[in-house]
Amino acid sequence: MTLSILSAQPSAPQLPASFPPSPNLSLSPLPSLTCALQCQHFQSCSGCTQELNLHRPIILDDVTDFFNNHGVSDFTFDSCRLWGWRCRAKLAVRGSSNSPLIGLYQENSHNIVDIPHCKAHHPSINATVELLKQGITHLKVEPYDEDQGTGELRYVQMAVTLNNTSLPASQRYRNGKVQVTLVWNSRNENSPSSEKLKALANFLWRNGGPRSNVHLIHSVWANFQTSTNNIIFGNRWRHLLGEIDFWEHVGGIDIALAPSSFGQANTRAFDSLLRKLQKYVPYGAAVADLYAGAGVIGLSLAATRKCRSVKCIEINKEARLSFEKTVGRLPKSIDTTISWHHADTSIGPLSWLMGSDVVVVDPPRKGLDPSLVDALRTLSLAEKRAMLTERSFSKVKNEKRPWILRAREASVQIESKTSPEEGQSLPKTLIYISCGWESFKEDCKSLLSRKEWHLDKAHGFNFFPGTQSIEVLAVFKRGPGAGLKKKKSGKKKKRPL
Ligand SMILES: C[S@@+](CC[C@H](N)C(=O)[O-])C[C@H]1O[C@@H](n2cnc3c(N)ncnc32)[C@H](O)[C@@H]1O
Repeated sequence: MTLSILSAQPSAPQLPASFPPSPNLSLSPLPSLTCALQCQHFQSCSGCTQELNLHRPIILDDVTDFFNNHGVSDFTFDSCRLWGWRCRAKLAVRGSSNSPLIGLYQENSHNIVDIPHCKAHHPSINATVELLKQGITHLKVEPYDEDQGTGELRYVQMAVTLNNTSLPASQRYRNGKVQVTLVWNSRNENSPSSEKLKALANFLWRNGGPRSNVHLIHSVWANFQTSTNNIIFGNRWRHLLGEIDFWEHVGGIDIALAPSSFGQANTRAFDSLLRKLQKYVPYGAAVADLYAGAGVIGLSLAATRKCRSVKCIEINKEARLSFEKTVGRLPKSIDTTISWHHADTSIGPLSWLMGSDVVVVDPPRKGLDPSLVDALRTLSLAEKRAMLTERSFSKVKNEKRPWILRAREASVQIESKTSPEEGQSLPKTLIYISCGWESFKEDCKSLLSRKEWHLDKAHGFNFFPGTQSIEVLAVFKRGPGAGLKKKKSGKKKKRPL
């Protein structure tokens, strides 16, 4: 059978949301082509590397074996939505104004592959890319030329919100609206080419905004970037048109996401992960959310697990505003002490763990910072030291360490009305969310090596169908774990005579 036979199918079939229940992941003998990508850009575009069996990423065998070998025999995998899952995309704009290219780099090159029919993108992203190309040509906008450093439009970020509560839930996905960020090759909005930027934004709004025939666009933003390195965004962001606030609904709460703060690409899969994660957090727990972005995980836990306290640590200061807006929409009944700190988790990590029962880490692909791994591996030592000196944990009030003081100054704090002040405990549960499988394995081995932690549960989520990545949710508990505790000698006790 060839792929062309499949392309005769009217639409790609959907799988049940979660299968199989593991451990050997072989219960569902679906024909592999049923779950084929069927994308005309496959092979020329670097975005996807797996064409068949999208429901079962190749990496899954390794993941299942790894968890089996580390005592988790009930690993589960949620195959999630297989096509149109990407609700957030950053695309390069190259070529010429008459023939713009909007897409990803070819593997190991700086050539851009145009991907107008990408099967991973939410359909509203592809439609907006098409509209943007028309605008570029119509207004003679010059795409960026990397070699010369010339041109006007460098990149575009598109984020889709599925959160239109005026529609029935079944229609929300299809009616997703796009927050467009145009990355403009100038220092700020006062540069000579800014008139063209405004004209392009107006073009998008006129033809894709709420008064157009097809309402696609939620809002238009500009980011200004002139550097010659590969960093996509500059530091200057400007809202141009449409609603300033971009809301999504995940993990039981409304979340605000500014274009400058981190957002998960696969909204629906992220929602499934959050709902699973919530089950591992006891009601009333004190939670530290490290690598928190706009605090989505922590705030979702505050709302659904009635946490005593939630402390979010994030290095990107731009995420603060989104955090504050999300807090503003939390149900008024929530009685949690909530804080967000603009800080680097790798500096003095123990201070962020202190006072929490559960720590959630969601690092970038490269994994945890070594200093945090060290702090987590040696928590018992820290506890013993604190008991001996009775000093280090009481530093909280008389804090002198400059990085902590700086982070406190840049923090947002909402006090609970009834919860007691931060305690001195250290976490007994560690929940690790990973998008980088190789780095996760390394971190996991380090965490287990001193028997300070053992692996309790693990789940996989198909966050990136068609690629070699999956998202992992792993739950660690303090102590060596039942399977690894000292074995009894095997000698039978003598019965009393
Ligand atoms: C994978 S994202 C997760 C964000 C958030 N948990 C979410 O789901 O929306 C990783 C986040 O870690 C932040 N980050 C990276 N290095 C950090 C560090 N050393 N300290 C604190 N945050 C860091 C990034 O800015 C980014 O927001």
